[in-house]
Amino acid sequence: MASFPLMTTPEITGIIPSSEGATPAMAQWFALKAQEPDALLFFRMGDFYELFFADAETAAMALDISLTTRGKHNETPIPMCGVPVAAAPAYLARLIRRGFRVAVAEQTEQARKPGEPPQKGPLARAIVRLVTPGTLTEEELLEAGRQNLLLALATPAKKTRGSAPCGAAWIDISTGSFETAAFSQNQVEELLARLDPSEILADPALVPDPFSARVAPSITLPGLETARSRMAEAFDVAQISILGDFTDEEIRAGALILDYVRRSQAGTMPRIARPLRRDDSETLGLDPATRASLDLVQARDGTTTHTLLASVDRCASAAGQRLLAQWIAAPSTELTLIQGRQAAWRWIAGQPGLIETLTPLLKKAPDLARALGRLSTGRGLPRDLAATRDLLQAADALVAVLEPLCTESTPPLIRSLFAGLYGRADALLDTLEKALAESLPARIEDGGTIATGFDADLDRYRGLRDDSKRTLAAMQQRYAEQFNVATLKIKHHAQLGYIIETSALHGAKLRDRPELSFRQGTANLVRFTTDELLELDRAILEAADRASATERRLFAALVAQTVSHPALPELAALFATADVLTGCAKLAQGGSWCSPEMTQDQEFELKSCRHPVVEAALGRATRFIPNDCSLPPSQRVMLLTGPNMAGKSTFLRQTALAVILAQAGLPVPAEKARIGIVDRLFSRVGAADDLARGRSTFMVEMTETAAILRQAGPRSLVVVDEIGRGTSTLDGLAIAWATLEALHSQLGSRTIFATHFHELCSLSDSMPRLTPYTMAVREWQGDVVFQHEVRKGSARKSWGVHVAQLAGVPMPVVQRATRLLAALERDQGKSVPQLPLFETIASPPDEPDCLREALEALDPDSLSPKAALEALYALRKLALETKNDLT
Ligand SMILES: Nc1ncnc2c1ncn2[C@@H]1O[C@H](COP(=O)(O)OP(=O)(O)OP(=O)(O)O)[C@@H](O)[C@H]1O
Repeated sequence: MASFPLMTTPEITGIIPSSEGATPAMAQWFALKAQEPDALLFFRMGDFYELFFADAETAAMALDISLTTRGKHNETPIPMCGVPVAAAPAYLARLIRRGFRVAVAEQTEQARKPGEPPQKGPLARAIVRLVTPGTLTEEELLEAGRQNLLLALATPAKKTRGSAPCGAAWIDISTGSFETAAFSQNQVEELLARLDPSEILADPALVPDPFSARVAPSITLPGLETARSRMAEAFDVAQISILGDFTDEEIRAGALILDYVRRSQAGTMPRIARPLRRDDSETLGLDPATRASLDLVQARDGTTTHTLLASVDRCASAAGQRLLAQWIAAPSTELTLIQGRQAAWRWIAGQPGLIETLTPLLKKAPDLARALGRLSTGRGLPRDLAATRDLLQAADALVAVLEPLCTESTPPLIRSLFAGLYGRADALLDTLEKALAESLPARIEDGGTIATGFDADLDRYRGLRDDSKRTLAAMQQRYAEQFNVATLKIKHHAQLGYIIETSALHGAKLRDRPELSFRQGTANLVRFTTDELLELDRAILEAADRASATERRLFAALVAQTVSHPALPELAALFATADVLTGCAKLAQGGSWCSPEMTQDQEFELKSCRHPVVEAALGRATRFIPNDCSLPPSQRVMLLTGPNMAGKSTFLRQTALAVILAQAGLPVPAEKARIGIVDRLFSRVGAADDLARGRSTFMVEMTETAAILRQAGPRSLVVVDEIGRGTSTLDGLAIAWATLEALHSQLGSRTIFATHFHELCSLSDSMPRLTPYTMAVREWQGDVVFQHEVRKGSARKSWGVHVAQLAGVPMPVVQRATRLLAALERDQGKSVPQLPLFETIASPPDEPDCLREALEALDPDSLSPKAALEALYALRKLALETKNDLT
């Protein structure tokens, strides 16, 4: 599911009156609504889900459908709206995306058949499902390439001093993965930013602002003892400690998730993998501000096109994309894990023709994890069993490709892929191949899922049913001849079953025939039956009923066999891994992406590194200029100056992105790289305010600077842009200076510090590990050409006025600023320059006219060489801007 817009949790607005005086049908509605008061109740009525009272008013508004009334409650019309059952998934998706929860109430009792005693009161209904953002399994409601997490947070029952220990548990119910972590309360935002859950079960006071709209209402954390027994019971172990060393808070958060999932699936517990404990010390630390500044899997505006993920994604399947997103969101600090991934994709890239063989195979492989998710929640379709069969066949094909290539020297990850895929579910594959028909219906109710020859009983009932149909056709022909009515037909009628139908004209002639019993007549038609037809009708119905019941029974058995097969979740995961690794090999194939050398020391060397997202955005027309970045322990602080627009932010970000890619085990867009593992990465690039939390741009900047200074260490990488920009020049310079000193002399982090305070460059005399760098520019006739190249040295000026001109600031203001700047520089900012005021700001003259006048005023005979050049330059500019050929 796409991330939800940041808004307050939507409320069901309107009035729900007391249930007193309700009709029996409405009393049923009130009873069900009381079970899930925070959800919109989809109340099944025939082919529609209907909503009443406040639910109807809220849903009609949210879905933009018409609001009407149905019946009265205590003399007042009942507001009502409805959606057709067939179109419900689309409406559900819209409501869920807007943050609503929906309780679906179905009829749990069959309507009486004709001839049966009449129904007493309304048909029984029950809530069969609570649809919430974090508990989706339906294909239509999920985004194929993105995980959909439900996350629970727990803190100790008793208040503790300082930052409380927290436990988190999260689950992707669509694939059954279940993980937990222990951390301290002040890391909640970091964890939420990393996992980006669709729904959160927690005390709202624990959840910081950007995520508060995702908190589910009315949540109660279970007590520790209850939580322990629920977890143990769910995973079928005597004690939960058998599965891992979980903290009390992790256990309570885990049990809360299980309770909520059970509630949302109306008591049926889907297949959930055993909980896996995540140790945060094995993950590269990325705080929320760093993630926000780097557009890793989602850009700041919520889109996904210009992100790191999109720029490196060469996956062939949605399952691969989900795994790649997880690798990027949580890069590792474990050298062996990183090197294991690198070795695996390098091996694939090095086998001639392997990428080309694997890609179509991976592309065709179905999304088994999601199919299993649906099957285990009872929403499986025939095609989900087919997906299982197809993936098992694809696993055999993958094994056949890898087998001849795997040797002792093959990287362990590839060998574990091979071993994990080899013959793991042969018996199930055999069963599914025999059981499933060649062409499958959309739903099991439609019949035809099970192949002929799989089950003798099913074949017999189908034979009876189909034979009877042939018998019917022969009977129709015989009756047409016997009664001498060529147009006589035997048809199926919803209430009457099989009947003989003739026109009213012929019917009148047949009325007295003793073999025929009259059933129904209209102005145009007459319907009869015979004893023989009644008998056949019963036999057909019975055979069809039996065939359908047998098929459902067989389907359920196949589903149970599939869901309980222990190897399938792992097979799904291995396919996703194979896909990501093959994608990496593809990326590295062209030679412009490298496999970085990873070390345990504090080296840092990038050769000809690029920003993958900016490079992709520039397209083929403009070449991206690669840059080196060297931060060895002896020179680990880079002080970067240079004009605006010269490429400083791009350079800072590309360095941070290279670390993320490298530690995710992925290729890096550089010629060569050597990176000593980074434990925490801090990136502060691009101004941001946080008006929602009442913090100004400067306040945000200082809070983030404080976070860096408190958390960064010698193994961290810090890339910061323009610290101290949002206050007075002298305050800003002082803050930047002190921060730089702390990073250089106390914390010892590898640092790139970009600034417009050129004064800081002189600090290289007193800070031995600091080297000034600058963005190269070429000056020509007072103009500047950005070369996007990082060089040793320091900038002389910032060219801010020039960039203002490029941005379209009116010419008189630019000219005025140029003169003020010159005066300020002369005076070193000691006093306000006394220049005559420029009066034409209100109606700035058209620039080409300005230039033209200036040119006309020139006397060509008395031009000095410099003035002649200036005139030429002005001419060129004029020609460009008026698109005239003035030569
Ligand atoms: N290495 C590069 N090669 C080619 N184009 C680049 C490169 N770096 C940056 N650019 C181009 O220059 C534009 C400006 O870059 P960037 O935002 O990094 O500049 P900046 O120096 O940080 O500017 P400011 O100080 O105003 O924020 C980018 O959007 C991109 O189009």
